[in-house]
Amino acid sequence: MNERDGGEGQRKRMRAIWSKYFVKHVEGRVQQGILQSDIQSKADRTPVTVADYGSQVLISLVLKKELPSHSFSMVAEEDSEDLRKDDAQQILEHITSLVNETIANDDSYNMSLSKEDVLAALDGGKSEGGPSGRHWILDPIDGTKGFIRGDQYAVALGLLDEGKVVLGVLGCPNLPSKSTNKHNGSSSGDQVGSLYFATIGCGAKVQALEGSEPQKITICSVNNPVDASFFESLEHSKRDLTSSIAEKLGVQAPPVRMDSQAKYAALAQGDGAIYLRFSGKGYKERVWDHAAGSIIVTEAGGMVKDASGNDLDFSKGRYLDRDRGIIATNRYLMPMVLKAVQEAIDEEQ
Ligand SMILES: Nc1ncnc2c1ncn2[C@@H]1O[C@H](COP(=O)(O)O)[C@@H](OP(=O)(O)O)[C@H]1O
Ligand SMILES: [Mg+2]
Ligand SMILES: [Mg+2]
Ligand SMILES: [Mg+2]
Repeated sequence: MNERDGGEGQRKRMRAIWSKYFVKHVEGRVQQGILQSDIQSKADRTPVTVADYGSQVLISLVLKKELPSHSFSMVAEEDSEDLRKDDAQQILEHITSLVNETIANDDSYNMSLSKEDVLAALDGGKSEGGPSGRHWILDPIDGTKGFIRGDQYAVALGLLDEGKVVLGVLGCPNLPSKSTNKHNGSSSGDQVGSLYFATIGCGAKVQALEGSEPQKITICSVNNPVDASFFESLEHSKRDLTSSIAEKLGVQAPPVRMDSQAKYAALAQGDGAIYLRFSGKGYKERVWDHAAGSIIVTEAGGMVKDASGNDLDFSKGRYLDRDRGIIATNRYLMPMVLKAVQEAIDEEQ
């Protein structure tokens, strides 16, 4: 967003609305009270909950209300297909009432959505994205498995402009805004629940979800891998490969396993030095799993590359066109990590 979109005042207002929605709608009530009946299994056997759907509906609604002059194109994870089935009527009703309660609990908007409105709002996220024009990229709940477990998750929004990510927002309701990493010395006073955001060329910032002055964040400056720690996915990581990479680098600390793009946020604020993402062969990464996180890391002074050292390409549609693996770290460690990655991959074959 730039001055044409209303400037800092509007950005502040949107951050405030989203913070309230993330806290009240997603974190406060739904995560704590999640029931088995609030969870569905998708065709790829991954879970989706009433909170994933509700978050996608609310965010697309806020974007349309706040930026009415924009042509609206959104590449989002969820759609209405499973909710249109006969056996999904109860869950659809629950999503609709959650969305309406959230809107009613807040004085930003005066409206009420029908079940059809909810289905239509979800299908507004079916854009293919691509190299031209502007597209929002939304993961309404990233780390759904972590969300269900009561662990880390993130609400992730990016803006793609002519094939490049130019803006990113990560709402991380369970992440403290400063390090609680034992290796860096813990700070028990840290507030949990953080909103990270970055605009291209303007750096990355964090504020408390409950509201606070935004603070600039920077990636850590560790340049010796022996002093580095690394993040990996809790659910989707080839641990034999990441441990081989860490061993080659001489990393001493055990891996920090965390769900969702909260890993990118933690890395961007210096909680660790490296994020290694290697999933099973044949898995194609989705743009919404990396758009917001990657710009927050690069604007915090870090680098995000694929296993061959190329930048991630978000211009190819709903999937990332990339060589195997994603590596995020600072500019000192990146060459060493890439070398270790290549060696570990060669040995594996
Ligand atoms: N087999 C797999 N390998 C790699 N990533 C996968 C996967 N199955 C699902 N994912 C993606 O991993 C994301 C979670 O990231 P992480 O593994 O870092 O916690 C999921 O996002 P959602 O939870 O939004 O569906 C999903 O898109
Ligand atoms: Mg999912
Ligand atoms: Mg995701
Ligand atoms: Mg998701």
